[in-house]
Amino acid sequence: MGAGKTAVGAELSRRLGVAFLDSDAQIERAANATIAEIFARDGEAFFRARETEVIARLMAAGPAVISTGGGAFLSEVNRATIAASGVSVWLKADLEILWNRVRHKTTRPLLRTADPRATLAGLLAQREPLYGLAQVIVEAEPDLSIEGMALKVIEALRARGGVLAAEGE
Ligand SMILES: Nc1ncnc2c1ncn2[C@@H]1O[C@H](COP(=O)(O)OP(=O)(O)O)[C@@H](O)[C@H]1O
Ligand SMILES: O=C(O)C1=C[C@@H](OP(=O)(O)O)[C@@H](O)[C@H](O)C1
Ligand SMILES: [Mg+2]
Repeated sequence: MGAGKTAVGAELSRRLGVAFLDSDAQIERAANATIAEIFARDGEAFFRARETEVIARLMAAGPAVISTGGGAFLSEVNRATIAASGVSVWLKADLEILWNRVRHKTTRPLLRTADPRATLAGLLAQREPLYGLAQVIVEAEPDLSIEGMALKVIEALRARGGVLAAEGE
């Protein structure tokens, strides 16, 4: 949460000239409710089930940059779906960066706790080993803009070969 998946993903899709799809936005649209409302009304398990369905649908949709929510990659099913037809990218950011980006927002239900910074720290520690299974890792930097991050992702994908090879640049 706060790594920039949605913002950098949108910028990346513009630069690559492919569609941008955000799993949270798709879930919200289908439910006609916000993520916070879905968590409150239907619970996290319901949200995770929708997330898995949406990711499967988006991964089958053709060339695109797809941003997921921060919990999606914890699911082995989702990781397998993503690996089957895509390249996974972890936007790796430290707690300081993440916290500064999410601290003033109320849109993330998992951080509506008495001590959201500690909650975020706990989630990060728990999740990092699984995020490390991503095929490409791109590190955020405190003063690196959204555009700068998108360029860093492109560089990392190019260095790896494959997905951008057909781009002709
Ligand atoms: N590299 C960056 N530099 C400055 N602000 C950023 C950067 N990446 C993301 N942000 C901002 O941080 C907030 C969280 O980003 P977001 O894309 O929603 O993260 P995620 O989807 O990973 O939770 C947004 O307000 C976004 O505009
Ligand atoms: O980390 C998580 O479990 C979540 C991250 C959120 O997305 P972002 O990572 O885009 O904030 C959203 O899917 C939901 O609030 C749960
Ligand atoms: Mg997001």
